[in-house]
Amino acid sequence: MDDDTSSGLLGVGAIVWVRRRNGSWWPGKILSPEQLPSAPLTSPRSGTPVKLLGREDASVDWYNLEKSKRVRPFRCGEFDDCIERAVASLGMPPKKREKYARREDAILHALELEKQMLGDVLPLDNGHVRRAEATDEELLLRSNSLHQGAPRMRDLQDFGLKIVSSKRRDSPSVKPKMRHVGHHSQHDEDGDFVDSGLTSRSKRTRSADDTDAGTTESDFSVSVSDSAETEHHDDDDDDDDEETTSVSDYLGGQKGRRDFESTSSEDLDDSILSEDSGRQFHRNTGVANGSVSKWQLKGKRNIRNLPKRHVDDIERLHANGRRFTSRRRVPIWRSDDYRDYDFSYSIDSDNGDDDEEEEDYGAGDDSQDTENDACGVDDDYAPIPRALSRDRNLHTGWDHVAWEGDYYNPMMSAQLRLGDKDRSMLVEVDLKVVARYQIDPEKRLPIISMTSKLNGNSIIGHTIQIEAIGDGSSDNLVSASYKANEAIDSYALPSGWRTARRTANVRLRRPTPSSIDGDEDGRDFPFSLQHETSPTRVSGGGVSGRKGLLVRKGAASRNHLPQVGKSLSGKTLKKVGSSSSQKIRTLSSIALEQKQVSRSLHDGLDYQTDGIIKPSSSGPTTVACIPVKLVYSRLLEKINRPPSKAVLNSLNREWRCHRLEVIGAINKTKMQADRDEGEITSQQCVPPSSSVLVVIMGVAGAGKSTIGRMLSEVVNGEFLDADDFHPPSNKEKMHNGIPLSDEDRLPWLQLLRHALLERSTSGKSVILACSALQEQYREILRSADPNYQLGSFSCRVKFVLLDVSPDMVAARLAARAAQGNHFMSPLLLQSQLDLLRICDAEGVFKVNAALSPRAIVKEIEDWLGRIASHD
Ligand SMILES: Nc1ncnc2c1ncn2[C@@H]1O[C@H](COP(=O)(O)OP(=O)(O)O)[C@@H](O)[C@H]1O
Ligand SMILES: O=C(O)[C@H](O)[C@@H](O)[C@H](O)[C@H](O)COP(=O)(O)O
Repeated sequence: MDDDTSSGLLGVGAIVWVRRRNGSWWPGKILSPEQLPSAPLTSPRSGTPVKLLGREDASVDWYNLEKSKRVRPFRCGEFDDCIERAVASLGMPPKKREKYARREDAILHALELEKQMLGDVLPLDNGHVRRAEATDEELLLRSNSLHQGAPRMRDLQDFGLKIVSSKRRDSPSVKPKMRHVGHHSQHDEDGDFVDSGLTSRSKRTRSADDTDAGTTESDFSVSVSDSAETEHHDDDDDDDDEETTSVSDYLGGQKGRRDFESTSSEDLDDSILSEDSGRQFHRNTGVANGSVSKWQLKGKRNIRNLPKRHVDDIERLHANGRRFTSRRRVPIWRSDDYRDYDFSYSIDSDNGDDDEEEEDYGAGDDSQDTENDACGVDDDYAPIPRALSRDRNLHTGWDHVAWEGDYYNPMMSAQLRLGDKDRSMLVEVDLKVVARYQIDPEKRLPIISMTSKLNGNSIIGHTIQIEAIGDGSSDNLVSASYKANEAIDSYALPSGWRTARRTANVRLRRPTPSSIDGDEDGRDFPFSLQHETSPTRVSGGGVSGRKGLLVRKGAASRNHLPQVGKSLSGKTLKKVGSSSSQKIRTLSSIALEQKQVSRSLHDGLDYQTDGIIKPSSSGPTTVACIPVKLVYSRLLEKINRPPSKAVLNSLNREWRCHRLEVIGAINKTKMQADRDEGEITSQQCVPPSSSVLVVIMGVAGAGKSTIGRMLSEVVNGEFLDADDFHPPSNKEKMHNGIPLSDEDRLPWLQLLRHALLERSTSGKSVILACSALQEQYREILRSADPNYQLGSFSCRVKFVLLDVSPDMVAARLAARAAQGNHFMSPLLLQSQLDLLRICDAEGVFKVNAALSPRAIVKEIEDWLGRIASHD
């Protein structure tokens, strides 16, 4: 066994290199069993768990540290080149960097963890470190204190592990050339969690010895090259003690996810290829013209996995001295610059003259290995699109990923770049809405709590912008074809090494193989861009809400060989078939779909749009992709609450449409009214110039009735209180704290409009107290002026806003409610405040409603005088 191991340098918390079953080496961190989730394992694990780095939700493999030749200290000299290269890659141009980003990120992650450890350890001359003089407990405390504020590793906490701190902290940047800084064994150096069961190295290895890890399987293939890479793989493979098992579902997931991942490692195993000394192996069996990879011929485990190997995963296949490289990764999610990205398959001459990087990583030009196989980036998972961004501008790379502090915000509306197009995407989420009232009597306001099933987070409490998108405005659906309840907790995982990471930090689970039609499908990415040259087998298990965008992967890609020179237009966005057993209801069911499909047909991507996934009457619905605005509007409708201001702001487009509808309605009713009025002509209804038509507007409790009444006396006009025009049903609704809907308001507003119109002929001034919170409501009232041109705001009907602070109005409403002489529930204040919107162009006169009634009336009077003189 390695000296480093026996000397205790490979204890809990140590950063190590581990060799995966495919022969690749990958940075990892030794965990204690206590740091693992407590969910029951479906198969016994033994040895020491090592969490692979590079992703917070990366897999955990198990190694027998005592015997293993597969575990090396991170700083053991053998991997210096790799480390240097990773550090150097920070300065590389994005495209170059991207190539091997996965493992480099893992290395950089390791470096960051290592750096964090430096505060607790003393360097030794030999390049390793020893712990400072301190007990484990002291070290732990120190570590805790050092890492106060470190991003929480949510997944661990979710599994009941203690979390050091929930406070966020910026990850330190990686310093290049940080060499020969060894490891200490006891720290939870990344601050993820407290190692409540810190044990000495000897304890750990003892337990490793006590058990046999022979039933485990390795997860992924990482083509890595180091000196160690030359180690004979077969030997290791025969060492059952060193077989590894993926429990990524534990660390990356939520409680109760075990079932889902029970076959994960099998799949993962299937999806990998060994790499001996950087040589490439055929990844696939299905269309490889009978070629059988070396991997397949090795030992029972490989044979065992043969039937599960992908047929469509032809990443590299050697045929007649040619290597076909299928760039199967999902370029739209990964490329830093999609304009430059080569989506094509390529046929590269494979004369063994791989360039250095190919040798090093064993991945050749196909970065898929390094990207997808590495460190938990398995075929099970698809990365989250890095193009997810906060706004609709072009964004490329991680800089623009929607981070909320250390948290990735999956709800950010997204756009990604494909070709020269800005393309938005939808992220599939499940939303729950709960309407409730806060207990606080002062603020008994209705709130909506939306919970994302992606990560279980409540949207309230997170500053999540929700950008409404128009129907059909999303070109790509980022859908996890995983069970909805297999939430991708990693969406919200903190970034432990943000300074370094360049690759997606999350991965989407693919469906459990048992739940899909054809096990090979289950090993694919949920989506990938592939050629589609032959009809795709229709999934028997799923239904896509967007068949034009999402096509079942599997037979589609295995039935045809890679082609040369295909451009993006030859690709089809695919999705692993639907596996969800949970029916996700599509709210729109989806009129949107057709638009989407047709748009896809014309957007230059040539998405395959027909016949790929057909709804199955028997199969479960698996894709629910609904514009957030639609979700909101439906849900708000359900609970009879108008959207919040924030939502409204984000729904401008929708409201503009709505306004047009309302205006349409106004026009209709206006014409009707004109007909009804008969004798009332525009000439007739022009009142004497001294008369005014004034609407005192504002939220409930602003003082409209009080001021309106007083003003009407001052101007010798008639006072109308809009409250008196409500039908009983409206009053009852409001009394019960339920805001009116526009359907409720429209006839009420029409009635008011008619009342104004009627009285405008009398030559008498009319003062109307009416909330009139929205422009479209006011437009209805303005249309009482027969000469009014909608949208011109040049009208005889004038508006005065009683501008009042929420606190003040809340107090007034409370006082009014205490008197018990008003139907309006104070609970509606928030919705009133949310609704109130005034456009400057409207020329609404705003008065400070905190003034005394008399002062307010005076101000209004003066203003009326001013505008009268202008007129
Ligand atoms: N300028 C003001 N200063 C102090 N109290 C006011 C003022 N305006 C109105 N109020 C009081 O606030 C409460 C709400 O006024 P009200 O006229 O009924 O508002 P609204 O008609 O806008 O709902 C009433 O109790 C009223 O006496
Ligand atoms: O005096 C008030 O408290 C308000 O004027 C209230 O009674 C009004 O009738 C509603 O606010 C109308 O509904 P909307 O304001 O929701 O349109």
